Formats: sequence, structure tokens, C-alpha cells
Amino acid sequence: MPSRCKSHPVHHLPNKPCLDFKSLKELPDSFKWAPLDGPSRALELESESESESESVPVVDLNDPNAQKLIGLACKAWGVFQVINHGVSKSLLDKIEACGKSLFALPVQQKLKAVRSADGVTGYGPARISSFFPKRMWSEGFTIVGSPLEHARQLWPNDYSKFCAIIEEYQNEMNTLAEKLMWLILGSLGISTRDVKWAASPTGANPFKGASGVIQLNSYPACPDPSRAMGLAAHTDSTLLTILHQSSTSGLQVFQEWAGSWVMVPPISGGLVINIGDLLHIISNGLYSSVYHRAVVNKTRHRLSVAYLYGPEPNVRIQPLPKLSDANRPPLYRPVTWSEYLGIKGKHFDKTLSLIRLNNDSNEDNDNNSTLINGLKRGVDRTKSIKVDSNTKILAAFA
Ligand SMILES: C=C1C[C@]23C[C@@]1(O)CC[C@H]2[C@@]12CCC[C@@](C)(C(=O)O1)[C@H]2[C@@H]3C(=O)O
Ligand SMILES: O=C(O)CCC(=O)C(=O)O
Ligand SMILES: [Fe+2]
Repeated sequence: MPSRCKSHPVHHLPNKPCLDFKSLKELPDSFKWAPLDGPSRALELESESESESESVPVVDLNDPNAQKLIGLACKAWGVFQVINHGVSKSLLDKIEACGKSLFALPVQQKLKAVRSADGVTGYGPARISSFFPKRMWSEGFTIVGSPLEHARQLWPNDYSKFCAIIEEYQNEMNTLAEKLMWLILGSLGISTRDVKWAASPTGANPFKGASGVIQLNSYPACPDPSRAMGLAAHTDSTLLTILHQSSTSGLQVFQEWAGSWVMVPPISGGLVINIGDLLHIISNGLYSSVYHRAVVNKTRHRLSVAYLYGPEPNVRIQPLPKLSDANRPPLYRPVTWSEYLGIKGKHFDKTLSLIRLNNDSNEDNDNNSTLINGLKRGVDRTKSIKVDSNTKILAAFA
């Protein structure tokens, strides 16, 4: 999202100030969530053997069947990992080191680059924090466009290296995101000719003007991981998100048909790809955005870097005509990324249902009423189920 795009303040509980996590030897009540269900203790799970069918798919982008495998993963999971994606391990190491050095700064220094109440860029708790009564065990740094201004405040004499790495990462991620978009759209039978929703009137490069927000997330070691939440369950307001996670596990995705949380194990040099809400919309619900969260660890610090990729902010996003017809009418009204973020800032996970078209015949159409393991993977997010005792997710098995 280019910096010219206006910010979208979140409206709910007041945002909580940042603090020095290292100084807390016990988990304060304000951070105590109801005990987490699912695999909450990352280290324990690392030693558990998971069966194939329960693991998030890993796709080798050099595999001639990559497009087909990606389609299957999007339909069944809304998330997959990629290897041989073309982004060098050394760049992933460099961005991780950038994040580590940023979060290792003293709190007072980090607060010099704090995200303002109506801003997007800068240091602070996750934007969604304001929707939850309990605090999250994490801190973040969001970068839209150039980080120069904030980097100067953080490292007055030594900011150029950080800026150069961020720029290189933005470029590499943008290229990969566009490649992944074509693979995902290709798996739905969509080609360049079918995609006219973005900038170019000829449809030549529909991703012209598409860009990404970089989100550095830090999850310090935590005295009581069973009661703490790193980042609460959410879907991303993106077309797709590319996530690099350090070697400590913590990312979990919600497997809707099984009703359970599944850990996504870090793969050295691999990247996690999440389907976001905007892809959910353009695919007319065929590929659902995935609920995910981050849990924390008793002894190990964890870092993740998300590249939240979306279209040019004022371009209308809507179900692709080729994916809707009389039997499967468009499920969502047109919306720009900018407008979507504004609604998300006010209504959080009710956003998809708020832009859903009120059409009775749409009831069973999301994700093509697919039966997976005998259960419909319903994503009519107008009904609610509880995915855990902390988060009520607006999703249901109809
Ligand atoms: C483009 C954006 C997506 C995001 C809100 C934002 O304006 C910038 C930060 C993004 C992020 C990263 C962490 C998780 C998340 C839910 C949040 O609180 O801030 C996402 C937002 C999103 O996808 O809605
Ligand atoms: O840290 C993680 O694994 C998840 C981060 C995330 O979901 C995000 O930045 O949107
Ligand atoms: Fe996310």
C-alpha cells in the first residue's frame, strides 16, 4: 500500500502502550488469556510427529505441477509453504537480522519511531490489539513505502543499511507475490485476459501499482506461554501474505473442517503463503482467507516478517466474472483495498460479511460447498462459531 494511501485508525478499546517484556518475570493479568486450545507450546510440538494429512502443504515452485498443487492447497487450507521461490536465503537472513536489531533497541529508543494514532508506519502493538480485552505478547514494526524517517530516529548515525535491506526485500517480495498471484489465479482457470480489475485499462499488467506492507513481528520469550497470545486469530486484509518465520515455531492456522489449530513448522529458506480476504473476494469464495494466530515460547524469542500484498489502493476488487454466473452469483460487492482496511479497522472479522451481497442463493456457495472429510468447509462468515475460548470467529459449518 503506497504511503499516499490514508491510514485507517482502529476503533475499539484504547491502544495499549509498549513495554519492556524482558523486565516481566511473571505474566501480568492484563496478558492472561483463557488457556489456549490446540498446540500452544511450540517446543513440545516440534518433537511431535504430525501425520501428512494434518500438515500444511509444501510446494516446490520448480515442480512442473506447482500450479495444480497450489490450487489444491488454496482450496483445502488457504495456506501453503513454498520452497525454491527465488528469494535468496541470505536476504531472508538479512531481514531477520534487521528485525532482531530493531527489537533489541531499548524501549525508549523504539518509542521514538512509534506508530501515531492515525498512522500505519512505525513501532507498536498489532493494530488488532484494540479489539481484545487482553494484551498480546508481541511488538511490531510496520513499514509502508520508505522506512527512512523512522530508521533515522532509531539509528541516527547508521540507518542506511536498514533502509537498503528493506528496499531489496520489498522488491523481491513484490516480484514473488505477483508470480504467486498468477499461479493461484491460473489454478482457478484465470488468465491475464480475465483480470481487468487492476490499473491497466488493457489488462496488460493487472498488478501494476500492487504493493506490500512489511510487518516485522517480535515475540519475546514468555514466562507462561499457555496463557499468553502472541498475535490473536485473524485473517489478513490482503490478496496474499508472504511470511518468513525465524527458526522458532509459533504460527498456527485454523483448519476449518477439523475445527482445530495446526502449527506451521518453520522450513529453513521456506516461506508461508496465506490467502487474504481480497483473494477470497475475487475468487468469489472459492479460496477462503485463512484464520491464523501466533503463539509464544517459554525460552525462545521468535521473529516473523510478513509481506502483506494488495492491489493499488483505489482499484475496485470484486468477484471475477469468470468465477460467477447465474448458479453462483457474486458473493461480494466491489470494494477498494483502502475501503476494506477502513471497514476492518472498525469491524475487524465481521468485514467480509459486511460487504457480502444479500442474496439467498449465495447461502451455500462459498468455497463451492466443498465437502472435505465429509464436512462442508463453510465460510459464510455471517454466522459465528467459537474457535477457541478467546476468539469468536465469524465462520460456520452450515
Ligand atoms: C495493510 C495492512 C494490513 C494490516 C493492517 C495494515 O494497514 C497494516 C498492518 C497489517 C497488520 C499486520 C499484523 C496483523 C494485522 C491483522 C494487523 O493488526 O496489522 C494486519 C492488518 C490486516 O491484515 O488487516
Ligand atoms: O508471526 C506470525 O507467524 C504471524 C504474523 C501475522 O499473521 C501477520 O503479520 O499478519
Ligand atoms: Fe496475519
